[in-house]
Amino acid sequence: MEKRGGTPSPSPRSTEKSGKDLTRSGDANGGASAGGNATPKGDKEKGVNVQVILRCRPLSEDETKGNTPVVISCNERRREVAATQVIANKQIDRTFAFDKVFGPSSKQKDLFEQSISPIVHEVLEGYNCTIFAYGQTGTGKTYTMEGGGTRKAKSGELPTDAGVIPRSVRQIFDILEAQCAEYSMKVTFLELYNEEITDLLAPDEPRFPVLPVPEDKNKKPIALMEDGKGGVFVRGLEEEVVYSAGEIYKILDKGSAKRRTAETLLNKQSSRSHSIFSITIHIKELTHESEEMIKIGKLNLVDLAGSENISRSGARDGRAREAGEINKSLLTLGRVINALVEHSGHVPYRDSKLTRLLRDSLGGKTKTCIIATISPSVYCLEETLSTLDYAHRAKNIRNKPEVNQKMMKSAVIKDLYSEIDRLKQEVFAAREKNGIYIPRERYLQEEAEKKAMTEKIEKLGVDLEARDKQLVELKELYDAQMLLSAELGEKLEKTQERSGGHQACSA
Ligand SMILES: Nc1ncnc2c1ncn2[C@@H]1O[C@H](COP(=O)(O)OP(=O)(O)OP(=O)(O)O)[C@@H](O)[C@H]1O
Repeated sequence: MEKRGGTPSPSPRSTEKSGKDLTRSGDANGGASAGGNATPKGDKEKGVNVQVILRCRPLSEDETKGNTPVVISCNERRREVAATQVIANKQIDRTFAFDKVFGPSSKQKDLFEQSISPIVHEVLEGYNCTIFAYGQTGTGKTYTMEGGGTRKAKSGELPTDAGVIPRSVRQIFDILEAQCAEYSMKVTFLELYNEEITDLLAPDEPRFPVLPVPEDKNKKPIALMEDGKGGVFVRGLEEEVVYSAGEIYKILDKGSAKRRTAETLLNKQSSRSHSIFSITIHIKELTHESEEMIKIGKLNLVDLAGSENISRSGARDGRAREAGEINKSLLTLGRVINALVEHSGHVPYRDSKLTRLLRDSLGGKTKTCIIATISPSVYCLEETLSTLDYAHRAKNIRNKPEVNQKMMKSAVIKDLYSEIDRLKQEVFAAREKNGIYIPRERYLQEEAEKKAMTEKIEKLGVDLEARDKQLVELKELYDAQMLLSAELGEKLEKTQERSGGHQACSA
């Protein structure tokens, strides 16, 4: 939703510097790496920066009719965005540089081909890649990720306004088909709303005509679990095996419709939900010794909720807590970015489910691209400056992308056989009723207890981390005090010696 009326009060950041302020720090990739974090070999150890793309949408019809003043100018060639503010009758321009800048007249096709297509290639090389859209509500995150209108391909062609997701899907299939590759693909689609994860691909619960179930009640929250290897997994998340781009579009439509239904029901709050659509691809490869290996790549496509809460409160001031209540995830994302950029020892990934889910994409082994979206309108200037600051800071995050380890086909088959065995046993137990059975009520109660326990353990983990940090600080303080006291001791000794000498002399 656009914020309207009145000239916005100047943002505190905008008064920090006046005149032309070219913010270009931390461009460690040497500026544009439109190739999605191209990794020079020697840089592998140092890591690569998160790629940040800036997109400014055009004025809407209403804004144009209402002669809304434009305060943003984009220089795509120089990869710069300038925001103009008038403070005390003085014009102040703030200029920000990004890896790529797409102005109001940019086309979906151009954004994809110049910035996203190279990332898709890296997924097919066996990397995990994440693309996420961040920005104020109504600035074009969904338009950029999904596209306007229908995303359905007509006569094999994508509509001109198809966004990053359908274009990526199409490109993945085009490449695999051109290579005559043997592959398998599965997708997951989840929504994160108010710290609860729901599966957008879960089959609907059967409804009874006498007892209609409200739409959102159909969405059962699912648990986020630690995988014991420093990662997380969403327990019971539906994985759909797909064989064509068309199938993925259908799944996307189905999932997005569920998301939208919730939005209709929950109205304003729903714009604060995040969605993650993931595609995992297994590709068969032959080694020189003709051994069959499986290469695995994963693409995460994230549509974040509107960022207006975080920008209004700022991650550090007193209102942060209040905004945290509303949207813990976005607030923590801001803190994680700050901690990574400032290299603070403790990165608060565990403080929200979004950052736990995106942990590997922020400072991990994944290649990450953030698309920051802004509006050109004067009425959004405050939020726009906040997005520009936020996105610019994120440019300094370094990830250490690693190609996923290839698996021998025989090992994959062995894994699949043991999975089939396990499922067979479950089916057999269910059919023969010789497994362990507990009443549904008790099962639900135990699940709830388990969830509470997991959360308690997680909280204890966080407390422990904080205590460890405190301990380190105390130890440092203790060491410093010891050093000081040793120095003072030495000084005292010398003084005593000197005064002893004097006494001897005077005696
Ligand atoms: N680059 C663009 N070109 C043309 N129209 C755009 C562009 N970006 C956004 N729009 C239009 O602006 C409106 C708002 O965009 P969109 O719904 O994608 O915003 P959003 O950031 O996803 O908002 P929310 O946070 O509420 O989900 C839509 O009507 C969309 O079609």
